[in-house]
Amino acid sequence: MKKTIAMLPGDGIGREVMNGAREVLSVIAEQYGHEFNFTSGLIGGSAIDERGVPLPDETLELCRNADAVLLGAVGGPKWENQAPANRPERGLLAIRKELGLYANVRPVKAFECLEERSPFKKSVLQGVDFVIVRELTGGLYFGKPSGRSGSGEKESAVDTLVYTKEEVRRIIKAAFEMASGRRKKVTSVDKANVLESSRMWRETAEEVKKEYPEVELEHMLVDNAAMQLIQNPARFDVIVTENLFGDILSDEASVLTGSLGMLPSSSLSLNGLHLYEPVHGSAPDIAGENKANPLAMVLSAAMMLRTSFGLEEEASAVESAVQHVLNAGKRTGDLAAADEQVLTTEEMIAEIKESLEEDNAIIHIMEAYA
Ligand SMILES: NC(=O)C1=CN([C@@H]2O[C@H](COP(=O)(O)OP(=O)(O)OC[C@H]3O[C@@H](n4cnc5c(N)ncnc54)[C@H](O)[C@@H]3O)[C@@H](O)[C@H]2O)C=CC1
Ligand SMILES: CC(C)CC(=O)C(=O)O
Ligand SMILES: [Mg+2]
Repeated sequence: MKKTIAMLPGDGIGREVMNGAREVLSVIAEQYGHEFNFTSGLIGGSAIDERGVPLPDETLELCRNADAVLLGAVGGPKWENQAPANRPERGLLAIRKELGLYANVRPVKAFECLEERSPFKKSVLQGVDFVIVRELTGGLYFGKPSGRSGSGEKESAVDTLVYTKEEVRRIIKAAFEMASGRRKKVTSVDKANVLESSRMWRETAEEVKKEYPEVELEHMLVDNAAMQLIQNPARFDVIVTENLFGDILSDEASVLTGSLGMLPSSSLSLNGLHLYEPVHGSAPDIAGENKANPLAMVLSAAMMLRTSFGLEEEASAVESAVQHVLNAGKRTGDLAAADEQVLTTEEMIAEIKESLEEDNAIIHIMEAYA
């Protein structure tokens, strides 16, 4: 299979973990006889430095000419004082909007071998396997008006949470579709006791539910959801929610897996061009130190292989390699216990590649004797 993959490393650890994903994908291409053409574009702070804007037109063009997009992370203290319209994060919001990436799918699965690394009891982590479907191109991150006016104590600032019914319906439909292929339960998270937009969200969820009689729908207020996520996380199957709520709840949920460095995601459009990105940010506190956990990025690349290219076997091979390496006790600093050896980002990637190569050798031996 011949595919073009646009890589947007971004800033901070985004660059380090992207290098790792590229190496892993190169091994997959070689083993399975695919041709992956990697193109590279600027986004975020590095784009501001080189082109003066967080999302240059040429980056968008590069993405539109690709079969899928991989993104690292954007942002960092260097660009904290940029004008709001020219912050690195604006580049990320803009690419989501421009490519129509309305559904951000964030799977949360607790690896048994990492249970010790989570602050939760084993009993709480048992059976944790849910997906957060976060609306990604509307809500509080995009509503207008947004800005500041006035001065002194009279200065005011405004952000707007606005949705059209159409935007709400398509994300809720995406959640029901996902739940249909899973445990058939959607938890729609809102703040309908206070927000008008949430009341419309809730009504729309009820309307969509009628098309999916086999799927259970429950509504949960976001403050309760934040609590239930850590009290009884195994109760969830598919959570669907507004942009900001989903952003916050998914970082919270990452703690169940042991580290924010473990959570991958796919950002899906309706036109078939999807983007894959780890849930974490650019982690300025460890950037440039070869310390970042690259697994969220590697698992995002696996999601790309499955969702964009239909390469189930290849995606599973990457996921099995991650599982194998973790089972063997290999850990970057975010996952290692005090007495465990700490691997660098590059060493972790080398372990994943080695595991893929070993697996491949075993498959060849089995084929030879079949
Ligand atoms: N998708 C994106 O590009 C995102 C960008 N950001 C940006 O990133 C910058 C830093 O934001 P923070 O609030 O610090 O969030 P962050 O997600 O970058 O880091 C939070 C904490 O988790 C740790 N961490 C994150 N990913 C890790 C990994 N792969 N391996 C090991 N440890 C990891 C960091 O070291 C830090 O202690 C900000 O400029 C923010 O706007 C934040 C979230 C998402
Ligand atoms: C950096 C923000 C724009 C978004 C964020 O935190 C995220 O998408 O997880
Ligand atoms: Mg976030």
